[in-house]
Amino acid sequence: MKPTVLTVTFNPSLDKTVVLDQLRVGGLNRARQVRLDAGGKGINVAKLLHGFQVPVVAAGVCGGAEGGELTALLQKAGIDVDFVEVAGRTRTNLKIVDHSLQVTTEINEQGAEVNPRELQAVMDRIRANLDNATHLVLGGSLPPGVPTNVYAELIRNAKSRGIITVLDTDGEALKEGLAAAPYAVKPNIHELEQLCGRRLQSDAEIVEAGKQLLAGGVSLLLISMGGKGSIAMNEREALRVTPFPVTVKSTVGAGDSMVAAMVYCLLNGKPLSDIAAFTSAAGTITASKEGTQVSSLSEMLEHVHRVAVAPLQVTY
Ligand SMILES: Nc1ncnc2c1ncn2[C@@H]1O[C@H](COP(=O)(O)OP(=O)(O)O)[C@@H](O)[C@H]1O
Ligand SMILES: O=P(O)(O)OC[C@H]1O[C@](O)(COP(=O)(O)O)[C@@H](O)[C@@H]1O
Repeated sequence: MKPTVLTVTFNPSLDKTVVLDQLRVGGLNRARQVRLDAGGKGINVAKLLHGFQVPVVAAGVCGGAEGGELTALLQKAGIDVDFVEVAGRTRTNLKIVDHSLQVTTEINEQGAEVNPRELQAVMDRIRANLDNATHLVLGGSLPPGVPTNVYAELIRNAKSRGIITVLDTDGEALKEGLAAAPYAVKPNIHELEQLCGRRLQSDAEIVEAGKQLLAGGVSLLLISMGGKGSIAMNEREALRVTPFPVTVKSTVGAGDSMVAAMVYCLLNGKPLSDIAAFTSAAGTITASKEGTQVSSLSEMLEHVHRVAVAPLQVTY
C-alpha cells in the first residue's frame, strides 16, 4: 500500500495571532499585526506533511462559519480534508505575541460540543479512512462530548490493522491513550511532568520518566522543551538535541512540526539520530515564522545540519 497518513483533530481551530509591541495586562493593547491560520494539532501535522509531499488526509470535525473558513483555508492549500460537520462552531484560539519579549501567550477555547450522533459519524469516517492509511496521527485536546478514551480506542483499532500510531495530546486523554501503547508520542516537558505528577529538573530525571513510557509499550518518544530543545528516546538510546538559534516569531505549531517531521522520518526509514535532528529543525523553523505558519521540506533539509545531537547516558 502507498504510504498515506491520516491525521485526526477532534478540536480544530482558527488560530488568530495578534502581535503587540508589549502585552499590557489590564491595559489598552493596540495590535500592530493580526493574522488568521488554520490550526489544531492534527491539522498542523497535515499542513507540514502536505508540504513534504506525503499523501495525507486531515479528518475531524468542523462547524459554523469558522469551520467553513478553516476548511476553505486547508482546501486552498491543496490539503485533502474529511471533516464531519457539527452543529457547534469551530473555536478560535487567540495567540498574543509580545514583540519585545518574543513570547507567545495562548488562549485556547474549549471547543464546540460534539453530540453522540456527530461523534458516531466522525468515528465511522475515521475508521473508513483507516482502510487506506499506513500511519495515524492523533492530536490535540478533546472538545466537550468526546470521551477521554477516544484516542485509546482508535489506537487499538489502528494497531490491530498494522497501522503505525502517533499520539500528541495532554491530560487524561494522554494518560488513557498511553494505555493503548501508541508507537510514538511527543509530550512537551509540561505534559510529561503532568503525567508523572512531579517536576523534572534534569535530563537524567526526564530520561527516567521517558523510560517508564517506553516500558509501557511506546517505541519512540520525543520530549520537547521549547527553546531548550528536546530529548529523543527509543528502547536502545537517548539523545539530547539542541536547536540552532533563531529569532522567534511564534512558537505555535512548533510541537506539531516535530510530530510531522517524525512521521516523515518513519516513512523514510531514518534512524533515531536523524529523527532527533529533523524534528528539531522543523520545530525551530516553525518557531521562526509568524502565526501558525510551518516549516517547509526544503527549509528543514537546509537547516538540519545545524542541530546538535549528543548521546545521553542511560542504563536500560
Ligand atoms: N523559543 C524557541 N527557540 C527555539 N526553538 C524553539 C523555541 N520554542 C520551540 N522551539 C522549537 O520547537 C520545538 C517544539 O517546541 P515546544 O514548545 O517544546 O513544543 P510544544 O509546542 O508541543 O509545546 C522545540 O524542541 C524547539 O526545537
Ligand atoms: O487542542 P489544543 O491542545 O487546545 O491545542 C490546539 C492549539 O495547538 C496548536 O495545534 C499548536 O500546537 P503546538 O504549538 O503544540 O505545535 C494550535 O494550532 C492550536 O491552536
